[in-house]
Amino acid sequence: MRDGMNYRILLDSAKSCILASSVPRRQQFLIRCVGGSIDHRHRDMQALRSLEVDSQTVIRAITPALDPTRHKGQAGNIAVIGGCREYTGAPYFAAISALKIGADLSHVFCTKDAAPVIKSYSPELIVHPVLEESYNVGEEHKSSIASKVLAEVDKWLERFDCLVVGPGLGRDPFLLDGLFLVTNNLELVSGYALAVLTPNVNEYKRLVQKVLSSEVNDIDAPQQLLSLAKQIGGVTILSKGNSDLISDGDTVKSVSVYGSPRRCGGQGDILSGSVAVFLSWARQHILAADSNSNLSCKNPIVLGCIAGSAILRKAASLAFSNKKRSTVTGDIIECLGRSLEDISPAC
Ligand SMILES: NC(=O)C1=CN([C@@H]2O[C@H](COP(=O)(O)OP(=O)(O)OC[C@H]3O[C@@H](n4cnc5c(N)ncnc54)[C@H](OP(=O)(O)O)[C@@H]3O)[C@@H](O)[C@H]2O)[C@@H](O)CC1
Ligand SMILES: Nc1ncnc2c1ncn2[C@@H]1O[C@H](COP(=O)(O)OP(=O)(O)OP(=O)(O)O)[C@@H](O)[C@H]1O
Ligand SMILES: [Mg+2]
Repeated sequence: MRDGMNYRILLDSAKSCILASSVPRRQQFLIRCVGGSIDHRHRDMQALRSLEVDSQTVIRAITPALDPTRHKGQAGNIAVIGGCREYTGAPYFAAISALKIGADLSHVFCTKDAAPVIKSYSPELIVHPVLEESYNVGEEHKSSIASKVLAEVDKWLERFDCLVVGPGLGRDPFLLDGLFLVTNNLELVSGYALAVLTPNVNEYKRLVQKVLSSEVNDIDAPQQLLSLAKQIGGVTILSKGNSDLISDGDTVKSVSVYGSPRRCGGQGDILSGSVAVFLSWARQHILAADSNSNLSCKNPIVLGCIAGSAILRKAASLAFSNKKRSTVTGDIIECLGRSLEDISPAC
């Protein structure tokens, strides 16, 4: 809330500053012609700058050293639940990104039809063909199959540091996309402080309409995000866009590290896999530092979101500088290693 208040004050001061300064008459005329939208955009950028976080410091603090005494699994065991007949790329992007950032093991729980495809993309991933789609299941078998699937996933759950639910689940009512499901059943995450929602612009709009019964407010975006996170009950929300905005209901942070102008599908999936790893690392860092961490933010969930967002954006920028218009998601994944190495060298 405090950050939100600061934001408002800055916003108001920025506005009066512009209006009081000696802007040439022609410029003032143009600003009036576009209904003040230039003014609003400026205010928005001013506000975001004040919330911008030093993501490099966060990444350096939470990335663990490559210590020869550690064993497999200690740098992260991540699972992605996603992937159906239509979407096999999304879970692959999320799971492989987790490995490329530095996790030791990365699992995918997907439908039986998607599994051979995902396995064929990479032998690095551990793929479990356990989910079922409606077209494969008769109405009378749905409940017994649902219990079987849940038991199958459940026996693995305690081994994982972080679960990524949703990439490529689609909208089959028997499977249901993570965010689509959560938006319509908020009690699933309400009050669960370890949950992170990573909505894109469409998914965010649906969440705002459902939870706040209003439209997305671009002018007061940080304040609205803060209210949304608070209202859902302390989950962290990473709202993706030109700047990524992160709130746990107490504070709002912005990551605007330069990314890429290419909007190829799959970048949100890279983000989710990356955030999963950094969350696990941030939790280890905060536990080990025992409140002696020199980071001003002590919420590992928020720290993980900051790091994941910044690394993805930097990788996207590196890939774009090389491939320009032909940049695709695989190119960005190939740059994840260098993106992290430039900030926190392995040795
Ligand atoms: N290579 C891959 O495998 C990738 C797979 N991906 C996977 O794709 C899924 C959708 O993700 P996305 O990001 O396209 O969804 P989003 O921006 O909300 O909607 C955009 C527009 O599409 C429409 N729409 C969406 N789903 C629909 C459906 N099942 N059936 C019909 N309409 C649907 C939607 O319509 P509306 O919301 O208005 O109903 C809007 O107009 C998700 O599971 C993601 O993980 C991506 O991660 C990219 C890489
Ligand atoms: N307008 C933008 N300018 C710069 N970067 C952006 C912009 N929009 C999104 N991004 C970056 O791309 C990342 C993914 O956001 P995007 O909105 O593409 O997610 P998504 O639709 O869920 O992706 P996916 O196709 O994987 O489902 C964000 O974290 C952000 O860093
Ligand atoms: Mg997405």
